[in-house]
Amino acid sequence: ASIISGNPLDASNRTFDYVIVGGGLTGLTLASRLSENANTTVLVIEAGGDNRKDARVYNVANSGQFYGSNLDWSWPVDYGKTTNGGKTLGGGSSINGAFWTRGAAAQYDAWSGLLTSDEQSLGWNWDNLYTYIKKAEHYHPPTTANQQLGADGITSMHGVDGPVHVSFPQAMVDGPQHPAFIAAIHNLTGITHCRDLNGGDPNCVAFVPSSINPEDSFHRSSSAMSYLTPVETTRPNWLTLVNSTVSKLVWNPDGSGTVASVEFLYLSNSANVYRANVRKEVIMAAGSINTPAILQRSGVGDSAHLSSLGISTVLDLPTVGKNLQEQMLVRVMFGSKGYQLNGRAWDNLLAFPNFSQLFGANAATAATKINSSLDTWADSQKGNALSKAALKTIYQSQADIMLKGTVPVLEIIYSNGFGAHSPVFWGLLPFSRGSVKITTTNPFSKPNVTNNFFSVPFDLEVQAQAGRLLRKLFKTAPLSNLTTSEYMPGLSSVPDPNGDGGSVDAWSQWLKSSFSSNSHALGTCSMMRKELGGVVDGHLRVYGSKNLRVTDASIMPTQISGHMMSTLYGIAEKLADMIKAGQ
Ligand SMILES: Cc1cc2nc3c(=O)[nH]c(=O)nc-3n(C[C@H](O)[C@H](O)[C@H](O)COP(=O)(O)OP(=O)(O)OC[C@H]3O[C@@H](n4cnc5c(N)ncnc54)[C@H](O)[C@@H]3O)c2cc1C
Repeated sequence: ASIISGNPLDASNRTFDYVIVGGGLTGLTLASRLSENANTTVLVIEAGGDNRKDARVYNVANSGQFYGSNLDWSWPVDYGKTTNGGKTLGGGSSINGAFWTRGAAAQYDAWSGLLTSDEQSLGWNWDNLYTYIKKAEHYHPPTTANQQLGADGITSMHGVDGPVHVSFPQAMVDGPQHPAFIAAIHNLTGITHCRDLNGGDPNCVAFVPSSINPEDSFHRSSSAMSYLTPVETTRPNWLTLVNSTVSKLVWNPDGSGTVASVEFLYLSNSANVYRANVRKEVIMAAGSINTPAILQRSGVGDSAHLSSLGISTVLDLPTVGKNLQEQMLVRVMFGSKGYQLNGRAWDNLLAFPNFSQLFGANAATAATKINSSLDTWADSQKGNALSKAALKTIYQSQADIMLKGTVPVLEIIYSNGFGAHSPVFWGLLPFSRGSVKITTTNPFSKPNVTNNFFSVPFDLEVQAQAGRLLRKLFKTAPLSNLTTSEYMPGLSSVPDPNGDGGSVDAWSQWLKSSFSSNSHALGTCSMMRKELGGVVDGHLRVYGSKNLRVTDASIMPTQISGHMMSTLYGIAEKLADMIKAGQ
């Protein structure tokens, strides 16, 4: 029998050792590892359905089709934008762009520095987390055909016997544009072309693999396909309930900070309320937007906010939902000439310039600006942090990373979409901080999500600088030989009278109306010491609770210079080992 059920009565009034809220990327990873012990019972409650074989999910090339559909949470955010998220088994891993990268080693090491000195030995650093990232991964090196089209890889940078398949597409896009992009960005910024950027130093330009499975006709390897499907009929101790929305956690009335049961509703029917009981622990895995919302509905958050909604405070943690960090995605377009597009897949060519490569001759001035502005920025963003002082400490750690090493501050994805050169890019490390706040106790109403895009104006300056860089890039040989004119933004929108790429002001004006939310939200239940505004400790346990942890992207205290998926698999793998070891 399958361990996936659409019947709420299968879980109602039953008791499980572990109840995991959300069957997305981290939730299914953790459930799969915990249920390896046949004596441990695990319940996963997932709001979305089981769409593993839906073509919008299964075929990565179709992934754009999920936008705005029943598979998309589609949270409205500030500036009239939308943050997307997978509402389906596998969560984001079932609908995302499948780019497989990780951040820079220094960024993970900095997470340890945000914990108490006692917790620094818990291994929230690159060396330790990298072993868990690799544990999740089943890497397939590029084929000869992939290599002929520019793909490369260093197998020792990857895991080779984990559940998540990682490989290059079977039919990569062909043509001279890729080598021309690599050569031109090197000529312009000095960034090097590396064989593989998955080893902790992503400051280069390279082809990156995808979470697709060559043993399954190159279909998507989501957390559902990799951690659940293979054991679906052999783990009677693991129940995954789909189409069921967790409304709140129910606390043991003894005041000990112990969750007794998890309350959920079936489909969109709020008439019947079900409860599943918890023997050991509840682990939140509903993602960066919904985990803080569920915690707030459960009395965990800022007591003033909770009492305004008539919710009694169980754990007064004012930063639940704060510290939200989201990036701005922007596309530019340039006409192409001199090549025919061949191949059926997508471009996997990424560049990760560092601070001096982005700012060029202006780097020293920009660095001075950062160092002299942290105090002002912390003051302006303190409403979305514990305090100005706490945020300034976090900013200092972020600024050190940006300015002292070679950590990338920008991501560019080369693309051939729309019959043109159509790269997208985003500043990786925003200083702006946003928040997630429920506005009602109704579990079906979406929380108020405010990213506060470019409320620290420097975030917009980074984007503007990137726009200027891209404009110059397509005028740099050899890419210039394959480029006609600029379609977007175009010189009428962003003039370039001096031939230096245009002014930061002109770019900023255009960017404000042209960006999208990058759907890389994190930080809303950050893993930090409590004095910095942490919501969970180094064991990912919610401060003040006995048996409540968080494993999803909300615990990441800062952005990383890479896509989030492989890091999140590593986080869930690490937590599984901590729980199994009784930590
Ligand atoms: C459009 C898009 C493109 C992306 N592209 C990439 C990429 O190319 N590479 C990469 O590495 N990363 C990418 N990401 C990021 C990555 O997919 C996410 O960061 C990751 O999935 C987050 O994992 P998570 O476990 O925190 O949450 P999720 O994977 O989002 O899982 C949360 C789960 O909880 C469920 N849930 C939420 N609320 C409730 C509730 N009340 N009751 C029950 N269940 C609930 C959700 O339905 C979902 O299944 C992308 C993300 C998006 C949205």
